[in-house]
Order: sequence, then C-alpha cells, then structure tokens
Amino acid sequence: MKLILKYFPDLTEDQIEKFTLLEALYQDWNLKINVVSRKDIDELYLRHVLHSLAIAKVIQFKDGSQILDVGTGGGFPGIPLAILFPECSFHLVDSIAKKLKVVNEVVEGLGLTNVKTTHSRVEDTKGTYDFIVSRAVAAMPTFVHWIKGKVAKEQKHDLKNGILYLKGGDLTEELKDYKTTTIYNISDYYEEDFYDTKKVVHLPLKFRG
Ligand SMILES: C[S@@+](CC[C@H](N)C(=O)[O-])C[C@H]1O[C@@H](n2cnc3c(N)ncnc32)[C@H](O)[C@@H]1O
Repeated sequence: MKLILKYFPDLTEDQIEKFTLLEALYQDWNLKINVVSRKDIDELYLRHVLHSLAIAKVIQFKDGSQILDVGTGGGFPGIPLAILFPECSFHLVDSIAKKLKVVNEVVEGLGLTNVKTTHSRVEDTKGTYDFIVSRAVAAMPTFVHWIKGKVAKEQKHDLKNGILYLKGGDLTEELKDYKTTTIYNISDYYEEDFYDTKKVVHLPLKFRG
C-alpha cells in the first residue's frame, strides 16, 4: 500500500481503504480460484495494482468517462482504475467465467459501484467507450479488429479516444502499421526495476458508426 501512496499521494480515505482491502480479497479468492500466480500475489501492489495505475500517469479520466477493460482476467487494469476514478464507469469483459467470478467477488467486497462485468468474448459485446484499456490479451492487430466500432465519437479528453494498452519489451514490429501510436515509458513515472521495459501504448481510433 505504501507503494501506491508513493506515486498517488492524494488518495481519499475511501480509496486508501479500498486499495488496502484488495490484498486480503485477492489472497482469499486466489486460494479458491487461481487467477493470479503465486509469485505475483505476493507482489500484488507492484506487479498488478501499480502497473494498472500507470494508465493514470498518462491520462486523468474525466468524470462520466466510459472505459472498457478487455480480457480483464482477475481485474487488471480495470479494478485499480475503478478505485482511482470513482466517477467513471468501467466495463470489465472476459471470456472465462471463473476469472469474472473472482472479479465480481472483489468488486462486491470493495463495494465498488462503478464496475460492470460481462462474461463474453469482447467481439460479441455492444457499447461505445471513451477509452479501451487492456493488458496481456492480444497483439495490437488482433486487438484493434476485436474492438472495432467500440470507440465513442465525442472527445472529452485532450488525449484522443482509443486504446490505452499496457505492454512490454520491444514493440517496433508489433506496432509498425500503427503510425499514430504514442508510447509512454512507465519507467519515467516509477523507479522500480520491474517497470524498466514496460510501457503504456496509446492508439487513437476514429469513431466508426
Ligand atoms: C493473460 S490474461 C490477462 C488478464 C489481465 N488483463 C491481466 O493483465 O492480469 C488474458 C485474458 O484475456 C482473456 N481473453 C482473451 N481473448 C479474449 C476475448 N476475445 N474477449 C474477452 N476476453 C478475452 C482471457 O480469458 C484471459 O483472462
């Protein structure tokens, strides 16, 4: 929790309580349904929570924003972002039901009212969003194909509507056809070695109605 406060010192009491509660909820639920690896659960704040929140170093979602988390798994990056932005709506989608079971239990345990979950492949869901966030789900070309038509027309932010993807390593080949991407190095925000090669990739996408 100290780690979160190191980079997000202005959290409210309610947010601090929720971020603190996360650990016990994940420890408990992960014993019943394994959604986070053992090693990762011991470093939940470094590897999952703070990593998810790197998106908030790139953009401050405005109140009322709609955000889709594709392939949320155990709830990353969606749940930490939903705690940080309580006035935004988060839609967490995953095609594996048992993962969403954990997400739903964590959402309920935290009393988060701004999170909706759907058990489905994202291609089969409807809705439009200001931003589509994700981590470790698919290579960019596949991902862009899946989320076609899901970007909202109205722009509320300086950063253009589109994808905010947490990725790592050398992305030259994967992103070569996406000239409009901006890559933000997470190591510019966080000093821990874990983030040395990690990035937030922003890909603006036009509304296609
Ligand atoms: C490696 S896990 C990553 C989970 C989480 N985003 C994280 O970083 O901890 C990939 C997740 O994407 C989900 N997934 C893969 N393809 C999907 C699709 N087309 N629609 C929805 N979920 C999908 C899988 O079920 C799995 O839970």
